[in-house]
Parts: sequence; C-alpha cells; structure tokens
Amino acid sequence: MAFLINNLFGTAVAVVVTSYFLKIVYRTIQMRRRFSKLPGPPHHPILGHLKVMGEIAAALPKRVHPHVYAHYLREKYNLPPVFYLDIYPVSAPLLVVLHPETAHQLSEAKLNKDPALLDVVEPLAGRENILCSDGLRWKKWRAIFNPGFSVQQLMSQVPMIVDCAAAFVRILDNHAAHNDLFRMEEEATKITIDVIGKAICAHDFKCLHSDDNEFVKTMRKSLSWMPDTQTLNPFDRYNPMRAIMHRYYKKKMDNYIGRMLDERFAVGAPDRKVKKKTAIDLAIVEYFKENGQDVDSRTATMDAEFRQNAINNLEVLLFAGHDTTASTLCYCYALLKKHPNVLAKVCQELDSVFGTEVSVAEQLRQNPYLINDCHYLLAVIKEVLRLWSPASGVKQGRKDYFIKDPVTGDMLPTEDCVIWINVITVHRDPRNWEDPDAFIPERFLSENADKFNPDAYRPFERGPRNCIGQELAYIELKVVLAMTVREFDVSTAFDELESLSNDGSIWNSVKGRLDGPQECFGDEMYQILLAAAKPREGMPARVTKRKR
Ligand code: HEM
Repeated sequence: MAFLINNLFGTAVAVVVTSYFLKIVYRTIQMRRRFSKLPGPPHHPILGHLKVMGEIAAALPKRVHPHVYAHYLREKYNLPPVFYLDIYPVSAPLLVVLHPETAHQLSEAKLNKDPALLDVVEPLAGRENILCSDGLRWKKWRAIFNPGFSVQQLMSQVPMIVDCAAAFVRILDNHAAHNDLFRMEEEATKITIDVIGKAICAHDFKCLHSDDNEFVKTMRKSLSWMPDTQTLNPFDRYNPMRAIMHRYYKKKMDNYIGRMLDERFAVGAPDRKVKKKTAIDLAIVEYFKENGQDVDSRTATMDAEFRQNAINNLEVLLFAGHDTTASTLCYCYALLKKHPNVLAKVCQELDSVFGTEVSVAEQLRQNPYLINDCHYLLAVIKEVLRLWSPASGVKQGRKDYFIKDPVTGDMLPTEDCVIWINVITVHRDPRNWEDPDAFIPERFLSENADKFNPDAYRPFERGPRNCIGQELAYIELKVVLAMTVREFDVSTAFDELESLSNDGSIWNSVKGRLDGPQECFGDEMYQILLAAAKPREGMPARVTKRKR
C-alpha cells in the first residue's frame, strides 16, 4: 500500500512539474511570435536581447529597477523618444515612451492595463482590483473610493497622521539615543502602513509600536518572493515555489482583511449622511446599496464575490498607499542631507509657519490647514519625486491602436506590446528639464509653474488612471517631514552595509546584490524593484538629534 501511495504521489509530482515547465516553454515560444510582428529591422531571435541584458548586467547594479535600465539604454544608444525594446524572453516586446505629448495621448486613450502589472500586484492584491482592472469594473470601484480621497476627508485625517508621526519621532529618538544603524525604509514603512491602515480601513496595524502584525509580516514575506526581472537564470525566474508561496501568503492576507471587513459589516450600514468615510465603509455602503438596506448584517454574510473584490481592493489601497510613500520619504531625507542649502530653506519655512515655541504636532492638531502653508516643503517633495519616482504604469497595446512617432511621424503599431511610459527618463530628459539631474525644488514653486511642460511631470501618472492617493501622499509626507527635519539629522550609511548582512530583513533575500557596480546616476542609493521602486538596501541610516 505504502509503495502504491509513494508511486502515485511521485507520478503526480512529475506530471505537475512537467506540465509547469511545458507551459513555460509554450509561453516563451508564443512571446517570440509577438516580437516577430514588430516593424523595423529584423529583431535578433536570441542575440539581440542577450547583448542588451549582458550590457545591463555589466554596467548596472543587480536588481536595479527596470525604469533605470531603460534610461541607461536610451542614453547609451541615443534612442528616439519612442522605441521598441527587445529583451526576449525576459519580457514581451516593450514599446518605451519617453515623449511628454505621446505620454499625454496614452494616458487619455482608453487602453487596458497590461497583464505584466499582475506579476507584481497579483500576489498582494489579486487580479481584480482598482489598480489592475479596466472598464466597468475599474469605474465602479474608483467611483466607490473617490469620496474617501476628497480634500475634506483627507484634511480630517491630519490629526491621525500627526499622531502616527509622533510615534515615528519616538522611533527616530530611540535610534538617535542608541546611535545605532538601521534601515530607514523599514521604519518609514511602519508609519506609512499605520497611516494608510487608519485612513483606508479605520484599522490600527500598530506597526509603529511592534514588529508583530500578522498582515504586515505576511506582506513583507510575500515581497521577498518577488521575481528578479533581470535574471536569465531559469531556476530563479521560473521557481515553482514562488507561485505556491505567493498563493499561501495571499490567503493569509485575505483572511486578515476579510476578518476586518466582516467585523465592520456586522455593525451594519454606515450612516449615509456622515460625509467622512474610510474606503472600508464606502465599500460596505456600496454593498447595502446593491443588496437593499434591509439586509440584516448581524445574521447575513456578505456575498462571496463582492467580499473578495472588496478584500482585493482594500489590499491594493494598503499596498499602493504605503510602499511608494515610504520610499519617497527615504529619498527626501537622503536628498535633504546631500543639499544643506535646501534643508536650510525648508527649516526657515518651518520656522516661519510654525515658529519654534509650540510643537508642530500641537499646532497641526488645532489647525490641520497650516500644513498647506509649507509651499517650499511641497516643492522639495515634488522634486524628490521627479528624480526618484517610485512607480510607473504599463498599458496593453492593441491591434487598432497606433502611436505617432514624434520624430518621423510614422504610425507605430502597438499590438502585442507592453506600452511603458518610462517616467524616470521623462523626468531626467534635458529636453524637458533644465539641468535635469540637479536637485532644484524651486522648479515647483508657483512662480515657476509655467516653466515646464506638465506632461513631462508624471510621478502619479496623469489622466483618468492617475493615482487616487496622491493628495494623501503629499499631506502625509509634508506632516512627517515638518515634524522631523528640524529635529533630526539623518545620514545614509552605505559604507556600513556589511554590519546589516544578517538582520533578517527582506534585503538579505536579494541574492548577489552586493556584487558588481553599486552606483546609478552617480548615487549609491539607486532604486531596486521590490514591488514599487525601493531605495537600495532600504537606505541604511544613522540619525542624530540636531542642536537648535
Ligand atoms: C508617493 C506616493 C505615490 C506615488 C508616487 C504613486 C504613484 C502612482 C502611479 C504612478 C500610479 C499609476 C499606476 C499605473 O498607471 O499603473 C498610481 C496609481 C494608484 N495609486 Fe498611487 N502613488 C502613491 C501613493 C498612493 C497612495 C497613498 C495611495 C492610497 C491609497 C495610492 C493608491 C493608488 C491606486 C489605488 C492607484 C490605481 C488608481 C486607478 O487606476 O484608478 N497611491 N499611483
């Protein structure tokens, strides 16, 4: 009997593994077909991409974010503002767009999101969610959540953000007192998760107070299984364990968010007249709207399909709402440290808006609108986002959709292509920006607003699929920076990286990260792809208290 069971088990495993690899081979062949349809000179079936990948591997650091390597190729080969990129079999054909007007047309066109986005988002928030869906499904959930991001709703959240920032200050205080080495991205993630948890779900993940939250631990573990988009190693690229682990972690995250949703649902329909609503309440209001106000939520259970959609959407808000903001906060500290003249101007502005007698926290709790007076601070954040945008979008090409080449006027087919607006290149192109690699926040002061093309600035993308959370991100970043930059001197500590090599963080799961080049754009804190673009190594840092 045992022999039979063993044999059956062995055969089942062999069938699953073989069919998995056959599927990969089939997909890889199919992908090659997509390349054969591209116009222009024949694309090398193998050598073209290997050459490109080899060059990237030699010239750029490991795991560098793809938007950085597209920028590198563009500069090295002086590529036109719209070009096809063949890196088969790493990706389907890419149609890279670096031209502001073409990017504008794309963001207004009704193109679907490309399924390539799912590689990153599906493990964390499923396939159907406001970030990845299109058409009516997207429209419905965007309309449900929009009121949760109104100015009135967001300003009502300022005191909550201040409380979280106060806990973040205590964390920095503690690091300063112990003069220890830490990863800023991990600390920044704590505040951005707590803020987004409260803003979206009215739930305290308590990350600022303990490292023990089940949802957050699971999400970080899932992130550590994200694929390396550059690797040509098939065992790494097609590791079958990845799908299994991602599914396992997704289930755990679903259970956590599902419990939260059920508890809130059991309370009944949120009062429709109350204007301030979090996303979770807005989802529940929608449920009652669709199913009738007489549903007794104490005894009824939520329809399974609606429940799963709500879970996916809350997860995507939690995910998109924390990791981009945490990454930006790290770059704000790093760039302010590098540019003491800018820091001095920020401090001067804070002195004039808040003075030095009463704490920023206390004043903001009394009058949240004071944060809108920090115009220079906002310009700093915008400039940080120009240089180090953490996210960009990919659209799916279509048989009937052509892009006009801005140089030749040719109509370029998009069928079977992943259309990618490479934000970093648009943001660092000398045709769009004067001295594009320099850190000059003044560009974003109101008196200079007409000096750049708005389509050349798109950290939150533009058009109907722009970021729903951009105002929340700006408010949160302004509050946290206003409460910390005058108090703390934050320095990067890349020269001490070795000491963090056994800290059990997700950074240590990035294999080979310390081999080869360790700089991009002349900066050691380049971006790597780990869901959003994160600062390399999570920004090893030290902090001291400023003397004032
Ligand atoms: C600095 C912070 C942030 C940056 C740079 C950023 C950037 C972006 C970008 C570039 C997109 C478009 C993606 C695409 O086209 O595929 C996007 C979409 C989105 N972002 Fe953000 N984001 C930030 C913060 C937030 C926050 C705080 C939330 C909070 C909920 C959020 C939620 C979303 C959602 C739900 C979408 C999809 C919107 C739609 O398709 O209707 N983001 N974000």
